[in-house]
Amino acid sequence: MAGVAGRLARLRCSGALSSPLQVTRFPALQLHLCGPAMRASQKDFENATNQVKLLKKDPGNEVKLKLYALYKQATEGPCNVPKPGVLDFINKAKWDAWNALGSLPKETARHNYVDLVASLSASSESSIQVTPAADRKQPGSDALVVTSQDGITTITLNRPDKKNALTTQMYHDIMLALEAAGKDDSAITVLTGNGDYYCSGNDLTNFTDIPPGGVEEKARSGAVLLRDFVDCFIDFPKPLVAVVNGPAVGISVTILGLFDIVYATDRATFHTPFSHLGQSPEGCSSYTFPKMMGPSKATEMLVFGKKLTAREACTQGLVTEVFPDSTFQKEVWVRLKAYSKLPPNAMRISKQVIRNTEKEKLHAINAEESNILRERWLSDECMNAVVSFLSKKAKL
Ligand SMILES: CCCCCCCCCCC/C=C/C(=O)SCCNC(=O)CCNC(=O)[C@H](O)C(C)(C)COP(=O)(O)OP(=O)(O)OC[C@H]1O[C@@H](n2cnc3c(N)ncnc32)[C@H](O)[C@@H]1OP(=O)(O)O
Repeated sequence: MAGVAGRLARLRCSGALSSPLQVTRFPALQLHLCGPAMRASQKDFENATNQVKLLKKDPGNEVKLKLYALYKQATEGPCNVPKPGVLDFINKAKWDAWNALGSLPKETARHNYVDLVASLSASSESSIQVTPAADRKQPGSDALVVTSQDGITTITLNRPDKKNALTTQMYHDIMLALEAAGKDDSAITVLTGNGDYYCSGNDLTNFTDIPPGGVEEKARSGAVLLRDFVDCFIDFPKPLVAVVNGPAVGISVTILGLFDIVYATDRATFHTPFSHLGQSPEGCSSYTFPKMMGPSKATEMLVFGKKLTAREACTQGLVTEVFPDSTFQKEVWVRLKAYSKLPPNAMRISKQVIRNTEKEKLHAINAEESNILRERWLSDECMNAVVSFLSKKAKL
């Protein structure tokens, strides 16, 4: 356990991975950046750390390292933490950048940080997304877009540059979006992805944001989040449709067993590499997959990580219908618009008649899978896989 905690601690590098180094988009924040000639106040500095999160364009690793070093110097002073090992590439690069600032005074570092952020903001001014609060469908981030039209509420995963990997915030936002969609006046609800991927599953950087309670606390809260997330799909009251616009990985595949319809482009693949990641099945797939495809086909996917083509997934019952990529969007939306005109109450009640008998069982399976995963996340097998991915040594 100490080894696992140590490796995670190194990954975090004193909170570095959850520090303003991560360039993610957030709803607009007020900014008061100081000009280059003025000294930066603490308030300017705080605003600048928020501004970094608003940059739409990734400023590149070199600038991110500079920002990191200045941030650490401004908040903690000169680098006096142990140098990470040579194989710990990411943290070593950060340590080097911080250490290179020597004894630069905190105030100067703060000032330089604010200046650097101001120059980055000026060069990407148009990239800041200002979303009026009243128009926001759910709080937290623009990594999820919710629209309602023609009787269809569509929840779109919108992190195409990260293959729509699910951050912790996105799990929460999807739950909120589903809760709202379950109550709105749309007839059906769709989950889809923006870009070339449907979703690459859990964002593996979720493992790096360790709370003061340590990795055990992280695993515990992760298991609660997972259980709550999957429960929302089990309980969703209306017809739920997945429009799988590209490859799907991990949890985005397993929860498909809880959807009512799954339409896929012929470019989509379905991959659940849990053993490779030292993990185990979730999303009720330990029950839904063997039920729909038989235990041995389910084992090939869930235990051996066999990646299915869209057509194979259709043969196995995971996908309802496959469409040529060139006509996918057009054909699917024409179909869904027609379905959305059917009487909504009849559709909702029919769905419930089909699904309700299994609900209690699914909740119990979800709770059990989440518990088992909590243990898995603390294993060396899982940690090694996550570290390998984050240090760019491994990909699926
Ligand atoms: C204790 C912690 C609990 C946390 C919260 C728990 C909540 C519930 C969790 C439920 C359990 C879920 C399990 C799963 O979903 S397992 C599946 C996890 N997914 C993966 O392992 C996929 C990893 N990604 C890849 O292997 C490749 O990126 C991929 C094959 C998907 C695409 O390869 P390609 O070469 O086409 O593209 P890139 O690799 O260059 O990707 C572009 C950028 O996107 C980043 N990326 C992609 N996927 C992920 C991901 N899943 N997590 C984090 N980042 C991801 C990739 O790093 C690239 O980023 P950069 O451009 O910055 O390099």
